[in-house]
This record gives sequence, C-alpha cells and structure tokens, in this order.
Amino acid sequence: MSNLIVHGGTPLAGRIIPSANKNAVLPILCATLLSAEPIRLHGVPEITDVKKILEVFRNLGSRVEVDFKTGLLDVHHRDTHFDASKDRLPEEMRSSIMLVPGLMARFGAARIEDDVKGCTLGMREIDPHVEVFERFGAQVERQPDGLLLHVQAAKLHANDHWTDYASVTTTENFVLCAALADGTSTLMNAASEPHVQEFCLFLQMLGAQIEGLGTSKLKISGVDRLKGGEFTFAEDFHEIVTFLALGAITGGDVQVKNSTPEQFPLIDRTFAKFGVRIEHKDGWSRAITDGPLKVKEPFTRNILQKVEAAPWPYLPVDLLPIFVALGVKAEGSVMFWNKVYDGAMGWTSELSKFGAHAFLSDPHRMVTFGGKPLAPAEVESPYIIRVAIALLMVAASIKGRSVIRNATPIRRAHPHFVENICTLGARIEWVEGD
Ligand SMILES: CC(=O)N[C@H]1[C@@H](OP(=O)(O)OP(=O)(O)OC[C@H]2O[C@@H](n3ccc(=O)[nH]c3=O)[C@H](O)[C@@H]2O)O[C@H](CO)[C@@H](O)[C@@H]1O
Ligand SMILES: C=C(OP(=O)(O)O)C(=O)O
Repeated sequence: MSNLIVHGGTPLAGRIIPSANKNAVLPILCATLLSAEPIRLHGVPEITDVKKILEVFRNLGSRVEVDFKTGLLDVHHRDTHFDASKDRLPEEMRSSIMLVPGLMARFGAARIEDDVKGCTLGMREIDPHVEVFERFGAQVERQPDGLLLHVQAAKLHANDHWTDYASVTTTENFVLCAALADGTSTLMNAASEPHVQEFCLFLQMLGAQIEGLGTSKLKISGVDRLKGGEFTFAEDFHEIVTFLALGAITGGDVQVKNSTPEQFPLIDRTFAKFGVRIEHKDGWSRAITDGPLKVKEPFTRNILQKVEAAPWPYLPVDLLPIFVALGVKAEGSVMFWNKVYDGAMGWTSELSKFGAHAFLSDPHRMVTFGGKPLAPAEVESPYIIRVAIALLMVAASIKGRSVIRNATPIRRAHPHFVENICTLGARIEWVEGD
C-alpha cells in the first residue's frame, strides 16, 4: 500500500499538459486485439492498468514495444494465442472485461474473471455484458473462479439490442463484438462519454463501420477484418478538471492545456457553483478565483445548490469527488447526487477527520456544509481513484502535514500525478506503508 504525505497550504500555480484518458486508453488497447496488423499508439500513459493489459498481451504472445517516456506503443497481435482453460485475465480492473470480444473473435473462447469490478463504487454488474455476449452468440458456462465463454467457429452474429441503461463498458463491448460480426447491429441507449467517442474513432481508423458517434444510437456494420494503423490519444478531461480544481481549492492559478473546450460548458457551470470561473483561451483552460470559495445561492428559495452526476451529457460521475472537495472548502451548502452508483459516497467519515461537515443522506446523495475550519489529518482512501484525489485536494488546501493512506488507486489513472502537482509548487510525496 502506498500513502501520500501532503504538506498543504501552498497556492498551486503554473501550467500542466494533461495525459490521456485511462477510460479511452484501456478499451482502445483491448480493441487492438481485433486486428492482426501492426498498430502504433501515441500518448500512452504510464499507469498501472495499462501495464497490466500490456502484460496480458505479452503473455499471449503478442509483440509489445512501449516507451513510456515518449508515450509510444507498438503492438502487433500476429502470433497471439489464447487457451481459455489456463490463461487468466487481470482482476481488480473493470476494463479487463473488454478483452472478451477480441478473444472470442480471434479464438472462439474467452473468460470473465470473478473480480473485474474496478473501483469500489457500489454494485458493478457483469450481467449487461454477459447479455451482450450471448446476443452475439456466446455460450456462457459458470466455473468456480469465473465465466467461460465460447462461440462457434469464432463468428459473432449481428443483432439489435437496447440496454437497461447507458453503460460505458457495455457499449464498448457491444461495438467490439459488432465490428467483426456477420451483418449490421444496432445499440439503443448507448453511452456517449468523450472516451466512448474516442474509442469509436479509433475503431473507425482500423476500418470499423460505425454510425451515430456521440449519440444514444449506434449502428455498426460488421467487416471481415480490421487493418492496422496509427492513433494519438486526446487529453483527459478528468485530468483537466482535477488540475483546475487543485488550483482553485488552494487559491492558486493553474492553467491546463485543453483542446476540447466544447466538452466543458456543464463542467464550467459546475465550477461556477463554487465561485470558480473557468476561462478557455488559446488552447488553455484556467481556474480563476476571487478570494475564498463561496457557494452560489440558487434563486429558488429554500433549496440547496446541487450537483447531479449521471451518464453523459450529464456531469460525469467520476468527477463528483473532485467537486465534493470544493464543496467542503466553499462557504455554503451543496447537495451532490450520484445517479449512477449506489455506494460511491460513503467516505464522509474520512472528510470529517479534516473537520469537514459532510452528511450522507442516502446511498446516492451527500450534502456538504462547507467553509468550516479545516485541520490537517490522517485519512484512509477507499479503493476509488477520484476519492483518493479528492482527499489529496482537501489536504493540499490545509496548512500542515496530512497523510492519505492507501492512495495507490491514483496510479491506475494518472501518470506521474504527484510529480506534476509538485511542478505547481506542492509539497507531496509517496511513502510505502503497511
Ligand atoms: C473502465 C471504465 O471506462 N470505467 C468507467 C465506466 O465503468 P462501467 O462501464 O463499469 O460503468 P457503467 O456505465 O456500466 O455503470 C456502472 C454501474 O452503475 C450502475 N448504473 C449505471 C448507469 C445507470 O444509468 N444506471 C445504473 O444503475 C450499474 O450498476 C452499473 O453496473 O463508466 C463509469 C460510469 O461513467 C465510470 O465510473 C468508470 O470509470
Ligand atoms: C472508476 C474508475 O475506473 P474503473 O471503472 O476502471 O474502476 C475511474 O476511472 O474513476
């Protein structure tokens, strides 16, 4: 377990170039399995989830050459082999479930390990995925440590499907299966997050026929084979928001490179609820504060200011903890509503160790009563990437030494995160703990 020691209270200032979005990089890595041609990726981040997937590829006999200094990855699944009776896929990361379509299309068989849950945000179902695989023709067999999937002659059958809800990885799995299926498939209630769109753009570059990017209806016409090619990852909106929020919570002046400000109107309005103005200019975004943070009062009398997170184009749920951190700092009350996960808000007890007042109303809602005096503390992060970051943000805003125990999940998504914050003037370090 790795802990973070944070010497807080310094206003952070400077410029940051964000990395690629883990939730685009991982499905794209999984998608490479659909092609037997060489693929070159630019901007690959040095994060633990990427390393785990690359290790799987090497174990399966694929050629993998990566240089994390330059972010260049060459991958070639030409001599790849897979034996579902002995090869295991990585656990504790959600995205390993997206290796299934590539394995089924190439080898007629795949596995889903029992623990593909990822961050402990509440119930993370595999049923919508299994339903998709079955619709494409997979036979699913329960085994003691996971599920075994088989398809006849490694051929997936096109179909139309309408999911219960807009699930990111289920949408990606549907597209992966449909890309090489024998006909045209449509998905209704498709997820449309920026990372889902980026993933579809990558597949289009390989020759997949996909219509409806960015909408809730995707139409995919299967092709016989996908080619190779070259792709450069876009900037991660999670990182952009995180660094801007770090600037705001410490009363500093942070600018982050941002090539897609058109994705930000709702994010900007959410910052404004805490008294933070985001300026987008010349390819850079900047968080501007005017004195201590203050919650904007709604015009409607007797209601709380609120931040609602749900599938895109709502505010993404993974950003909610970042705004919760602003909520405990800004004077005033805010209700945070996580409409996706039923167990993502249970860390109010850790916030209270800083002296913050945050109240868990029910499994989906938390209210912060911000602006209370905060003091340094030793807190423990749950296994949730963005909560570890939110706790770090609060600690960075308080003068004195805090400890974030079990901050390791940050390494799943954000390369050189601590080094990057230190370039902005922070005094933070990793230490190995028990
Ligand atoms: C690798 C990856 O890309 N992970 C992301 C992906 O996970 P993932 O694709 O696992 O998330 P889903 O979109 O499937 O949603 C997760 C869970 O939320 C519940 N649910 C979701 C939507 C909904 O309308 N109703 C509902 O009940 C379900 O229990 C579901 O299992 O999307 C999540 C939601 O943006 C993000 O938090 C994760 O970072
Ligand atoms: C929850 C996250 O990831 P995963 O779904 O991979 O656990 C995340 O990226 O915040």
